[in-house]
Amino acid sequence: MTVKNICCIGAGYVGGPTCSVIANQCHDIRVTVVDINPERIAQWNSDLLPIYEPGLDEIVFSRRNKNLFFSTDVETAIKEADLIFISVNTPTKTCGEGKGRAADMRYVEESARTIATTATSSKIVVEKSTVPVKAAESISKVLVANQKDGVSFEVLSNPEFLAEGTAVENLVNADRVLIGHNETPTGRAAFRELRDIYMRWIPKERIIGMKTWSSELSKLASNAFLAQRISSINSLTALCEVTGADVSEVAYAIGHDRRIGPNFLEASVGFGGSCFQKDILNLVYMCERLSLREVAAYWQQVVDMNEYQKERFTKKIIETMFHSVSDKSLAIYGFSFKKNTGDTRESPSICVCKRLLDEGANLNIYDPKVMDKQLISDLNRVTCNQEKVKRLVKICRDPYSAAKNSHAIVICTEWDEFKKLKYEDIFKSMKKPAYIFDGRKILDHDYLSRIGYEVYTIDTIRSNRSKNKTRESTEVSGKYLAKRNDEWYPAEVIQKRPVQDPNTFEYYVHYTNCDRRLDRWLPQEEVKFIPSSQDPEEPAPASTSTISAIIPDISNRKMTRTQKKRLDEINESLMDTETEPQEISALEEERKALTKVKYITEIRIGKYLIDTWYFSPYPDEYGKSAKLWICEYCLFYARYAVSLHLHERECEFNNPPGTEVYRSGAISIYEADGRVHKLYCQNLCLLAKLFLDHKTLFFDVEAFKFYVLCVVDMAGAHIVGFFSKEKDSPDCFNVACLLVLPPYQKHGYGRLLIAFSYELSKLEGIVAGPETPLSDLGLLAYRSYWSWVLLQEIYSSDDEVSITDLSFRTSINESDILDTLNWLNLVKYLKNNYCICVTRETLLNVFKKLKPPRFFINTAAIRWYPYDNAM
Ligand SMILES: NC(=O)c1ccc[n+]([C@@H]2O[C@H](COP(=O)([O-])OP(=O)(O)OC[C@H]3O[C@@H](n4cnc5c(N)ncnc54)[C@H](O)[C@@H]3O)[C@@H](O)[C@H]2O)c1
Ligand SMILES: O=c1ccn([C@@H]2O[C@H](COP(=O)(O)OP(=O)(O)O[C@H]3O[C@H](CO)[C@@H](O)[C@H](O)[C@H]3O)[C@@H](O)[C@H]2O)c(=O)[nH]1
Repeated sequence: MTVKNICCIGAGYVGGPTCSVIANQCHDIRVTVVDINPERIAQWNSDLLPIYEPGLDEIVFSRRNKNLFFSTDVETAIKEADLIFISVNTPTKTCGEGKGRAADMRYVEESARTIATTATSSKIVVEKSTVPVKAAESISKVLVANQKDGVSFEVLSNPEFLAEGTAVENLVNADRVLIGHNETPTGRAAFRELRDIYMRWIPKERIIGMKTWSSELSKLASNAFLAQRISSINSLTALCEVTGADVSEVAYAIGHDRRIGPNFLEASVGFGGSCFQKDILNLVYMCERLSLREVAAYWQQVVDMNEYQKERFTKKIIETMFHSVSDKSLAIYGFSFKKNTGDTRESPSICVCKRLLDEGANLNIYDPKVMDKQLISDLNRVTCNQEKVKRLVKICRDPYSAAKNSHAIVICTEWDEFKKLKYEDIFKSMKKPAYIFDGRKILDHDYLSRIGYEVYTIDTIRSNRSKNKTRESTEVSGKYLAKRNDEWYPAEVIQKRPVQDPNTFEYYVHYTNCDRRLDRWLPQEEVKFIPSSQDPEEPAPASTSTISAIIPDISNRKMTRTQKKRLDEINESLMDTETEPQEISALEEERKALTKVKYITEIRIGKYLIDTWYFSPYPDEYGKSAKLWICEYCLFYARYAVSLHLHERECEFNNPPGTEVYRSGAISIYEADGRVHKLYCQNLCLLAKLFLDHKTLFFDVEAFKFYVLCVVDMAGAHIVGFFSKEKDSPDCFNVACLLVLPPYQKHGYGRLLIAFSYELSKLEGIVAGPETPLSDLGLLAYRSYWSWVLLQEIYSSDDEVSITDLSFRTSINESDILDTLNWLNLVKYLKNNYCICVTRETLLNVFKKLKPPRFFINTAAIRWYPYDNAM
């Protein structure tokens, strides 16, 4: 048989260009490209082709409707063909077995089925899609099982190696063409048929015949090797940044070793495209299925490094712009995954934009080839928030309008036109300081620095200030003013550290007389040294009032050290105070010195990115990390997103460990035992400390139980807050420490936890209360709970009710009851006795003023039994 008629199933980035080139090289062969997507076929038949590839338009326009056809009539094309390419998509599976890693073979299988049921004559079926090893065997099975009498099929593997943006050149001038075939006479004959087609323009020695499985694996391996080079060089950018080496010089040097070669060594924000990640994950999955764990882990690292690189770049943008891009405008240059294509699949730009949008940045995006519709749908998909995308994203028609009035330019794609822009003009139109983050290292950074830009590349930082200006000296001792909310406040500088280059520092400041939760790292320009002759209190009268609007001024209040220590153990409110106790012991001073600097400034837990309030003694390098990634279920912590992603794959929890002791609707409470679930409870204490100033329990958790409140959805039980409780409390304390995580504060969860603690006391048959003394705000939370419960009890009693009765019914201890009723002005001291003196009308009036709880404990849903100490 001589092939005269070719059908290609799939008119995508591979099917379209490949068949156009075949038609252009073989005018005597009729080539029909079919697709189930009529819109795509209509585009192939129009003046505006569905994909942009240099040189492709000319070929398509010259051969279309001569020997090149695009059609939706799949069945006719199959019937007429001698040889059929399967060029359909093989994306990563999104559900079921192998989800997130294995290739989804449903389109290939569907194509094979259609071929088998439609074909009325024998065909050569060529697997062009990238597939797992031994896919040809599965295709053969489907074909044989469904074939008609007298019809036979021979399956070949002919993977495609074109890269987008250079597809035509790669196809016309291919380095090699692989043809995998069966070692049978019919297999060899089919191989020769396909080879003869390629031989029309590819030299014979570049057409390589091999076993089918080798051909299939070679495709996956090629992509894995290419991606591995990029991840390898990208891994060095982080090292260059710290050491001052230049990654381009390193790449140049190693590329000159002929054994290594110069290609695919361009450091970048990360690789993208529809193939690399998908094919490596496919390889990893195959290895895992074959129990080759070490091999799987080796290749997985290539993908993980890529994730790390994208995250590192974005984080650097945020950190450099004073740790906040919220409400700032950033011009994003490039949205496609590489230059010369409009394809956005797995584009690193998508990740960068998503992360910046999460932080509330306004994005002005410009890409010369990406369609608006595509860009918006990509961002809608990753953010799952169309309203946010609509509000924060603007698509620009040129790079100049994108940069106008923006704070920064972020280069995500290496389009040549970005190298030729008038950066002096752009600089004038931007807000100052004007930043450029070059994620592709394509610009002249010295030139940009001379213009005045603050330039950050993937491996270095160049600050124009370090070159052009004399640095103001900022000493670590002495008096300072530090910025907050655009105003200057008296402050103490506690520590400084270099950022990006060894000459640029940021400063950890404590605002005088303010809560330490406000302590933070500031860039140099936001910290001013005050000569000793000048009183730092003087220039900031306005600022003091601003601060007191946020933090109540309680500087006159006196507290004992023990009071102070307990103060934050009950934490339900956003506010807290820092009043210096009269006498602070040496030990306390030492502890303070050790915990003065809050290194961890934010945590990512579940869907929340939370600013932390206080130092927490996370061990080793974790404690010094600016950000921690925390598993919301087991509270495992990591310094990098990739580490958490890896962990999440393995983590067996989707709720806290321990027993679910309460479940009502979406509210759930788990009991974790400090002895049995020691690591979890320790992690919980470390997490809590980030929001509590004086918490001291971290590691000796055995004597406590922890009640973790969660909100449950399809994904799992998400931690909201917790309280700890001594297993055996001689003082009848039913809460030792209570915390509601900041995103959930002010929603009534604190009161719910308090209510639950009393329900437990009722089951224990004791009257109890929280460890005392309480903080002002802890007291407020408790008072609001106590008032509500007590008034309800009094109001619903027909007869006289005594404080002892109330205590018995509510498990609230008598002194807390007395204190609350006193506070409500409902108690009188008559004849050596306290009496509740109130009419029903007064009671009703007081009741009306109280805020009702948002949640109630459904006692029928409690599954808890008192702890037996003997056990
Ligand atoms: N994009 C590249 O640069 C590239 C390079 C080499 C190899 N590959 C591999 O080639 C394959 C195709 O990739 P692509 O980028 O062209 O994908 P694509 O998504 O651009 O195109 C695939 C096309 O197949 C069509 N299709 C799916 N099922 C069909 C069916 N049953 N009948 C008819 N049409 C059907 C889809 O509608 C789509 O238009 C993948 O396996 C990919 O890994 C891609
Ligand atoms: O030194 C480099 C080279 C590439 N990239 C990035 O890597 C990604 C992939 O680039 P490239 O390989 O050029 O594009 P693809 O079109 O994805 O092509 C790859 O994937 C195809 C699909 O399997 C294969 O056919 C090709 O041979 C293989 O190069 C892009 O984001 C590039 O910007 C770098 O960051 N640094």
